[in-house]
Amino acid sequence: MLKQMSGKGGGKLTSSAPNDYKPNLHVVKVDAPRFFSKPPMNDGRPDNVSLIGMPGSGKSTVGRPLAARLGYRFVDTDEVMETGEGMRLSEIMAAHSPAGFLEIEENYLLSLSGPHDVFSTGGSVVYLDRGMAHLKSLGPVIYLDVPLDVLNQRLSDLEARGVVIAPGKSVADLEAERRPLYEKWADLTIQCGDHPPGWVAAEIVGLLDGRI
Ligand SMILES: Nc1ncnc2c1ncn2[C@@H]1O[C@H](COP(=O)(O)OP(=O)(O)OP(=O)(O)O)[C@@H](O)[C@H]1O
Ligand SMILES: O=C(O)C1=C[C@@H](O)[C@@H](O)[C@H](O)C1
Ligand SMILES: [Mg+2]
Repeated sequence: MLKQMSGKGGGKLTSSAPNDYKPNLHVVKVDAPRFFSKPPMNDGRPDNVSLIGMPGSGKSTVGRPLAARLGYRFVDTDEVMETGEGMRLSEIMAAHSPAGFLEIEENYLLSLSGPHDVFSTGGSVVYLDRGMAHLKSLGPVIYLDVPLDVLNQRLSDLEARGVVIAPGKSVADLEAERRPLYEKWADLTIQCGDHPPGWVAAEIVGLLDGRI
């Protein structure tokens, strides 16, 4: 963890080491973005953050600015699955039953480890008990709670998007079915309203700071 150093001395670095001082050099591998890392959250879990919520709630969109603000790596679990399977999500869904898709999704969730990652998950992860228990063991799970009318504006074509939903069901049906699951797994909930992604990211950073 880095602390902002301040003090007298005009910003100059001074050393009391003698001229023949030979520092004991060793290689320290540091990921560049971690220079801006927040301190650990001190609840015993590793430093990762997972975003859960309805499709269209902004997990992928908010995950990027959130990762940038925390100095963490951005990991979209849908992309992890697409890369691993060598197929687009829609192709994976077309090739498997919903249960088969969820089994694949769970295996990818279980492969995540961090540390210092923001995981933007798929909307369907809350059906996966083992996968969710694993995510929770990796750090706080944050539910992006977005009102139904906003979701409806963002989700014009559920089929094209690829969503695990029974035939004939609406976004409202899906939201009613999943809300208790998102609430069950969440450590923190953000009431996103229709706020822009940067606002949501800032809100999350603020709430995480409060847990230190
Ligand atoms: N806070 C926001 N303000 C305005 N538009 C947003 C916001 N968050 C997301 N959007 C828009 O809504 C759409 C869906 O967002 P996004 O893909 O991030 O959702 P998601 O939660 O990752 O969905 P999925 O579960 O399908 O992966 C995108 O077009 C995105 O630009
Ligand atoms: O909410 C859902 O059912 C899904 C959302 C996407 O992120 C993908 O994970 C997948 O297409 C399923
Ligand atoms: Mg997404």
